[in-house]
Amino acid sequence: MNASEDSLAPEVRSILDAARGRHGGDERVAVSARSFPDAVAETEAAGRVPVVAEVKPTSPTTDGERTDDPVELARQMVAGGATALSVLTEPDHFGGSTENLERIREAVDVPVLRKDFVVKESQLDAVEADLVLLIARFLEEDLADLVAAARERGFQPLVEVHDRAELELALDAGAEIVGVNNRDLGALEVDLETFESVAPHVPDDVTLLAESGVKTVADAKRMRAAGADALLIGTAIMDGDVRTNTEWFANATDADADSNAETDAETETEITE
Ligand SMILES: O=C(O)c1ccccc1NCC(=O)[C@H](O)[C@H](O)COP(=O)(O)O
Repeated sequence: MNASEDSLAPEVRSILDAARGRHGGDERVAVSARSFPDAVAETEAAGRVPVVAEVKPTSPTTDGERTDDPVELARQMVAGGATALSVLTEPDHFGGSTENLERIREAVDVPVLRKDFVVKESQLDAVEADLVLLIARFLEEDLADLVAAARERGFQPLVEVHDRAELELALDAGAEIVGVNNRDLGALEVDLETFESVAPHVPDDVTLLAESGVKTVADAKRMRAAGADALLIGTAIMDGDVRTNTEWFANATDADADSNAETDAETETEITE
């Protein structure tokens, strides 16, 4: 265990230990990926907010588990205007599976992110996806090799960072899509200021996501004002009617706040139908 792992929350250490024991696929995958930057640009051109809606049955910080058919949830998210989907494939702590991802990717036509804790190259071969998450904090010196290995298979790597040092690691590794995670994997606390402090240092040609902790339309607008090209939202979409919740966030434009006085009140309300 390195010094950075020493400070991880026990839940995250357990996630990482499980990931290290997990096998990869038997055969190398070759993906023909749906372009995430193109999907983001199309959503922007349509005057909506690019939302990556997450199919997240449960998590270490969520009470209970959502057991509805993940394919139906995914279809509802797309109907609500999701630009892309994030699908948890981690089975032990998030209730995900590679089968869920396969079924969802067949059922929708938007880009699909595989959300998991990939720690070795063979794990990239577990299932096809359009994007794959690589977490800088867990990979450190292996990050550049995994970014390259992901691209060789056709994936678009999304490199997740939490501070400026990790951002430098990501950029040095050649990341073109970066997510700033507002959730601190040490304390499991969420602070939107994390994104605000890192975003100004991200080059313009990088597609930048704000991840975690977006609970309200006001939070969504705050992350957009700080420079987020897209918002990755799990809990606040999974809590209730996923189609309506996705619509709220996809329509969280500045224009709607300026033109509709009622919206200001709604922005203060957490989405917990
Ligand atoms: O969500 C958790 O409880 C969690 C705990 C430990 C490590 C990772 C965790 N989440 C992974 C994620 O990246 C989030 O699911 C994703 O960013 C969406 O976050 P949110 O909108 O806050 O559900």
